[in-house]
Amino acid sequence: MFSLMHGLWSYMFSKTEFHVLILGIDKAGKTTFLEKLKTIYSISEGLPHDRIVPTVGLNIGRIEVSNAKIVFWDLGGQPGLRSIWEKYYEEAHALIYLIDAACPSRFEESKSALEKALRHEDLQGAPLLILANKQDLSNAVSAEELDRYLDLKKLDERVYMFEAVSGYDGRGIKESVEWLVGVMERSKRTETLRARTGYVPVPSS
Ligand SMILES: Nc1nc2c(ncn2[C@@H]2O[C@H](COP(=O)(O)OP(=O)(O)OP(=O)(O)O)[C@@H](O)[C@H]2O)c(=O)[nH]1
Ligand SMILES: [Mg+2]
Repeated sequence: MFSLMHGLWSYMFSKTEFHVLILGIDKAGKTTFLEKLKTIYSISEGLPHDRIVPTVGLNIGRIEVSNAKIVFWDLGGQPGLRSIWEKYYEEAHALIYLIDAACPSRFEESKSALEKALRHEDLQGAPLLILANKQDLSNAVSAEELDRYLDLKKLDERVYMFEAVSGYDGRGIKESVEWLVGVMERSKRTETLRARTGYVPVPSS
C-alpha cells in the first residue's frame, strides 16, 4: 500500500524528463543556441561565442522549465557526421532543427537534411521546432519566409512550429522552448516512450 501511494505521489509531484535533439547542418548555430539556452535557464553562464568550436562529438545541456527537466543533445552537422544523427532518434521526445536564416545559399542543403531525418521511422510523431536562426543579422529571412521557402511536404500530421530566434541576443528562445515543453507534455510520442521504457518518474528535488 505504501509503495502504491509513494508511486502515485512521485508520479504527481515529480518532474518529467524529456530528451530533445538539436540538429541542423554545420554552422547553423546549434551549439551557440544551446549555450544561450543554458544562460537563460540555468544559474551557470553558457560558453561565450568565441569559445565555441565546430562539434565533432555530442554536447549535452540540461535545463528545467516549469515542471519539466529537459536534456538537449547537440550533434555535429558537418556532412560526414550526419550519419550519427539517427542513433539518437529513437530516444528523442522532440526535434529542434536550426537553420541559418541569413544564408539562403544553404537552404536547399538544410531542407534535404531535414527531410531525410523526418523520413526516418524512429522519429515518427516527434514534435518539430524549426528555428530560423541568426535573426540579429540584417539579411536574415523571417520564420514565415523560411516556411514558404522550404515548402516542406508531409508535415501536416506532425505537430510543428517555425520560430525566429538568435543564439546571440536570445530573441525567440523562451517562446520556442515553452511551446516545445507544452507539446511534448501532450504528445502521443511521449506516452509511447514512457510505455516502452517503463517510465519511472524522477523525484523532484
Ligand atoms: N550572427 C550570429 N551568428 C551566430 C549565431 N549563432 C551562431 N553564430 C555563429 O555561427 C557560427 C557557427 O556556430 P555554431 O554554434 O558552432 O554552429 P553549429 O551548428 O553548432 O555547427 P557544427 O557544430 O559544426 O554543426 C559561429 O561563428 C557562431 O558564432 C547567431 O544567432 N547570430
Ligand atoms: Mg556545434
